[in-house]
Amino acid sequence: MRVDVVSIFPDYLAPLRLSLVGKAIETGLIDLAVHDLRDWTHDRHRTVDDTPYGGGAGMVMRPEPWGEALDDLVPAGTDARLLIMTPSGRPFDQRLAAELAAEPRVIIACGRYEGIDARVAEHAATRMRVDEVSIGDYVLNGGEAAALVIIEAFARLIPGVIGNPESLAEESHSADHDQLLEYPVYTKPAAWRGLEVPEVLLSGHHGRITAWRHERAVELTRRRRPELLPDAERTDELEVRPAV
Ligand SMILES: COc1ccc(Cn2ccc3ccc(-c4cc(N)[nH]n4)cc32)cc1
Repeated sequence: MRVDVVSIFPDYLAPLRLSLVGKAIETGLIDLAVHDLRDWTHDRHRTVDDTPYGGGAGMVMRPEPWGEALDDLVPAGTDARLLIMTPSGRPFDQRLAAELAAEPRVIIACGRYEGIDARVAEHAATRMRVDEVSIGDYVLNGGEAAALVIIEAFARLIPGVIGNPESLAEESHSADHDQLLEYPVYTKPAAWRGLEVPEVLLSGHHGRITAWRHERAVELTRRRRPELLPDAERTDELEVRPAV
């Protein structure tokens, strides 16, 4: 998979060269290219922003550099998917991560200032699939942190990136885990600062362990994210529970 990221702060994407995503890049599972948007400016000051039509605070990113960047990165006839980071985008979730993991080419536009001129998305959509994407209901200063999150989330789903694909199946929000949150995990020592590992996990009884883990996942999901509960697990009675 080829991933292109365009930003005025390309160094912000340096962490992608670390850890699992970095290994996937080294082994060629992912071909990552990070570009400086200013390479598509032509004035002495390498200007990427201008004042907003209609007034208002802040500056807006000019369409011309973005248009030229996308012309170069996505030649006519290329099958590519453009993701534009924005606080007003569709919520990013595991389903979209799985879709992106199957794409041959993804281009991620990281804006700054008050965002990118709306015509960039409009024009790009005439020749590629465009998604304006948010990573949550909070406001960042630009799209780079969102790009790091999204790339990590879909890269780990690419076959060969994660050593043990079985671990993907049991994770929170994974489709095969019917949207339950992940159960609590423990490792050695069995006793730590007076806190014991739940006995069942030391029993070696796999049936009981599986049942206990499912119960904990349902309990956690009911408490923290009831909207994710499958119908079969919903109970309406009010239950007093610890706030943990
Ligand atoms: C109109 O209101 C604003 C518009 C833009 C901004 C700053 N900014 C500029 C580009 C950009 C790209 C993504 C994001 C972002 C994404 C999520 N989930 N939160 N924030 C923020 C971004 C602040 C406020």
